[in-house]
Parts: sequence; C-alpha cells; structure tokens
Amino acid sequence: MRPNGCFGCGQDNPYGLQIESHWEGDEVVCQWTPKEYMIGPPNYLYGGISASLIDCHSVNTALSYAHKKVGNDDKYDRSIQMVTGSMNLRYIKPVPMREVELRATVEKVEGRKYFIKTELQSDGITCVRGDVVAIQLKAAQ
Ligand SMILES: CCCCCCCCCCCCCC(=O)SCCNC(=O)CCNC(=O)[C@H](O)C(C)(C)COP(=O)(O)OP(=O)(O)OC[C@H]1O[C@@H](n2cnc3c(N)ncnc32)[C@H](O)[C@@H]1OP(=O)(O)O
Repeated sequence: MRPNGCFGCGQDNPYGLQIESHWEGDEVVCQWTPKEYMIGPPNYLYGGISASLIDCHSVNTALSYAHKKVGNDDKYDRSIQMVTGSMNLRYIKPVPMREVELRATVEKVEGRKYFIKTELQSDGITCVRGDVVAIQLKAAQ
C-alpha cells in the first residue's frame, strides 16, 4: 500500500513503527523490534507503543480480511477503508525491549464491524491481549 503515511504501518512515515503484517493460515502475524527510545518502565516497552502495535495490526487484519471477502487478496482497494472503533487492552506482563510478535484473528464480522483478537507476545509468552472493533467506513456515495 503506497503511499502510506500511517504511523503504525506506513512505509512512507520515517517516524512511524513501520510494521509489516502477513497471513499465516487463519492468523495475521507480525514480528517487530522496538527502538531503544520506545522504553517505558526500566527495561520494558512503553505501553502506548504496545497499544499502537495492536491497533494498527488489528485494523490491517480487518482490512485484509475485507479484501479477501470480496476475492481480492493482493491488490489494495482504496474504496475499502477501516478505522478503529474501540479497543480494549489487557496488559498481562511487561514487554521486554526485544523482538515481539503480534498474532491476530478475526473473531466475527457483523455488518461493517470486524471483531479482532490480537496478542502481543515476547518469546512466545502473551504480554498484552487486545480486543479491537474495526469499522469499515460507509462507501463514498
Ligand atoms: C495507500 C493507502 C494506505 C492506507 C493505509 C491504511 C492503514 C490502515 C491502518 C490504520 C490503522 C490505524 C487505525 C486508526 O488509527 S483509525 C483512527 C482512529 N479512529 C477514528 O478516528 C474513528 C473515529 N470514529 C468514526 O469515524 C466513526 O465514529 C465510525 C466510522 C467508527 C462509526 O461511524 P459510522 O457513521 O460509520 O457508523 P454508525 O454510527 O453508522 O455505526 C455502524 C455500526 O458500528 C457501530 N459502532 C459505531 N462506532 C463504534 C465504536 N466506536 N465502537 C464499536 N462499535 C461502533 C455502531 O453501533 C453500528 O453497529 P450496528 O448498530 O449496525 O450493529
């Protein structure tokens, strides 16, 4: 998707997180490594960064799922747009300052609402769990 200035996934945003998410079976997965200035508590990732990672990865999961539903797997359709409607996070364990993995699944779709469950893991241990509702914008008339 270019040009893309999204803070979470935009390859064209040099100040952003630049995550890259891809399908692995029924899950959407992303590996990502923090920069040292993204620290919160000593030795641990700032919680707002975890939130941003889960937010963007989840919305992109919904976006990609919506493309699949209409049989369009590999080309970005600008008429399909998603935003975060709500996001509930449970911070289970602090996240060490090293590579994390995000794993998202589509729980259900109701109309324009996509319910996404995402885990942020470190060394296979779930540190943050997110329930995100992504909302597909009404098509422009
Ligand atoms: C090349 C280009 C690249 C592009 C890059 C892409 C990057 C992408 C990655 C981006 C990643 C970063 C992501 C970001 O940073 S996205 C930025 C952060 N999010 C926003 O700014 C969203 C702001 N809110 C809105 O725009 C509207 O309120 C929306 C669109 C959400 C709804 O207004 P709309 O007028 O459309 O909806 P409706 O009122 O007809 O309701 C429709 C249904 O939805 C239900 N509902 C409504 N609100 C909520 C809610 N908050 N939670 C749960 N459910 C909600 C509602 O009950 C109803 O359900 P039902 O009654 O039918 O069952």
